Amino acid sequence: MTACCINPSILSADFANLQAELARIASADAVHVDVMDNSFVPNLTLGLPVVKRIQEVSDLPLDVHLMIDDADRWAPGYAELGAASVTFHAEAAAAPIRLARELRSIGSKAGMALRPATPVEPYLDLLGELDLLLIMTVEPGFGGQPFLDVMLPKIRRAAEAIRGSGLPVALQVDGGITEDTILRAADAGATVFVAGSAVYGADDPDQAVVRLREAAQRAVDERR
Ligand SMILES: O=C(CO)[C@H](O)[C@H](O)COP(=O)(O)O
Ligand SMILES: [Fe+2]
Repeated sequence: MTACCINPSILSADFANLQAELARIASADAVHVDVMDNSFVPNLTLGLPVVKRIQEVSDLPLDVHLMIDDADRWAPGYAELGAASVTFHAEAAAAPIRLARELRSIGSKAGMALRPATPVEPYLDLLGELDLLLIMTVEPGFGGQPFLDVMLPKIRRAAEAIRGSGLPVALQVDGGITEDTILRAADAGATVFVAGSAVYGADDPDQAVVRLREAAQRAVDERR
């Protein structure tokens, strides 16, 4: 049985009260931290010193999503501070295999993300180097954007390739995940769901996490 994971994105949380915001998502599987550099994406969020403090105060594992250039240089620092997984963009890494190996050798899971227009096929040979493949379901850079349904065939192809490989690679989707769109993403084969506005925009973020997980699990169970 595939267990569905819900990783709320603190991009939609109150940045002035991050510790308190973490306490509002106790049922989450991990906390998704969006690092943006105003170069790879047209937005700027936070970097190593702030993520280090989040790691120190968080009871949840950190799922770091790096939307930054020169991932080869910066990503290992996030593994060193103790992040459970570090996901770099394929488009921003000069040597993705070397980088994934470095992340794993430090003790973090290695994730690789693909922008919506980046095809998955050229990267399927790298599955053995990865613990997580992230298919972006919005253009990276901002929360609150609508889910791109045109990504569903890509999610399906990635899920089939992962199943065929027999490798324990998690298939993550990020962007526009709601109680509605999570059904389609889960049906297509995603197993880890990032949700920012659907969680932190809810009156009770923890209840939103529970409901998203139930919806995803229902879709996975129905697919079988
Ligand atoms: O990586 C991201 C944006 O680039 C965020 O993780 C994502 O957008 C989450 O926010 P929402 O659920 O509101 O779309
Ligand atoms: Fe993200």
